[in-house]
Amino acid sequence: MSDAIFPARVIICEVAPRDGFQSEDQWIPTEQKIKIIRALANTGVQSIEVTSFVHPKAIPQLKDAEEVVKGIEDLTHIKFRALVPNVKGAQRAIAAGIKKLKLMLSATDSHSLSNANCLVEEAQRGFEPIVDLAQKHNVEVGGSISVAFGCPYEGKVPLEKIVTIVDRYKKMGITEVSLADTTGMANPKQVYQYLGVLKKEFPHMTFSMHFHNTRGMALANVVAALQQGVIHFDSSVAGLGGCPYAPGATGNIATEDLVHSLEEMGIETGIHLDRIIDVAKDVRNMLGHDGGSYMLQAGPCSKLSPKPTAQEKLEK
Ligand SMILES: CC(C)(COP(=O)([O-])OP(=O)([O-])OC[C@H]1O[C@@H](n2cnc3c(N)ncnc32)[C@H](O)[C@@H]1OP(=O)([O-])[O-])[C@@H](O)C(=O)NCCC(=O)NCCSC(=O)C[C@@](C)(O)CC(=O)[O-]
Repeated sequence: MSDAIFPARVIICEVAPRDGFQSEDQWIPTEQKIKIIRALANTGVQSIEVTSFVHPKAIPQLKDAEEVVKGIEDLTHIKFRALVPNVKGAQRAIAAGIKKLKLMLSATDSHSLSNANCLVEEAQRGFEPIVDLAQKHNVEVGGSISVAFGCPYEGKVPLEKIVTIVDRYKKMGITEVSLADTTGMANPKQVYQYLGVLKKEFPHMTFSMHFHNTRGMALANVVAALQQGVIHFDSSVAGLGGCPYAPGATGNIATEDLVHSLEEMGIETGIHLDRIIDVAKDVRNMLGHDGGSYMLQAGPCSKLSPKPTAQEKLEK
């Protein structure tokens, strides 16, 4: 395979503090969340999805969104993003100092009703005032589409549906859309085909990919997206993640696995592998589990340093 089909570098957004923590039943103290975000900010990652401004009853774990953002406001070298479902969420996020909002939307009514208590069309109507509000405050807005490839309630999601949603985003002036495989139903051929059409229909739209590794296909899907020239990916340290409103949802592709794979392919991420593995270990120690991480299990495949000989030990 020629190198020409792969980009030279990619941009990763770390999503564990939002997507990962949101499914944890055990309360994670605010200062622990801040500590992990600060450690992530020291790995070379450029962008972190730090929390969401949703209803605290819907996601009790993230009810401290404002305090978390306050605890990291000095980290100006990182772009912090937050997920918002509606105007109220956007107002809270902007008041807290967030400079990039990610709109929460599903491709199907079934998932939308479960996740956001409204139909897709209703959710979209609510985005226009958010875009206006964000413009007034000089805040960026990106779109997202959950269950973009497959829905646990409705099965395979037709490409036409995604084209229609992206078009609506475009008409709102949005230039970046995250395509999410919420429950790991996408396959590489489908990802390649969907992106081929989307990139042709919307040549000025930036697509970012948010793959869950529920069925072990996340990395293969990343490769398919790379082959379509996509350079924006979400991932989650220690492989945490999952949507509490999508049955069967499990963790995102682990950031350390993604960084390792890309760097092995000679694709730059800017993230220090050793540092992100250390954060993954800290997260696992803090929670008592990880969400599935090959790096935590097997470590990098680069050569290990040989054990020192008896003579070398004596000389030390
Ligand atoms: C969307 C709602 C709010 C609708 O919930 P609702 O009950 O229909 O809201 P409402 O508009 O009828 O308002 C009811 C009350 O909630 C309040 N309220 C309303 N909005 C907010 C807000 N933002 N923050 C705080 N409070 C809020 C509002 O002020 C009101 O308060 P009251 O007047 O009764 O005192 C709710 O269903 C919700 O919060 N859902 C979020 C669910 C969620 O976070 N899911 C996980 C994230 S999505 C995901 O993980 C997928 C993703 C992004 O990772 C990509 C992928 O993999 O697919």
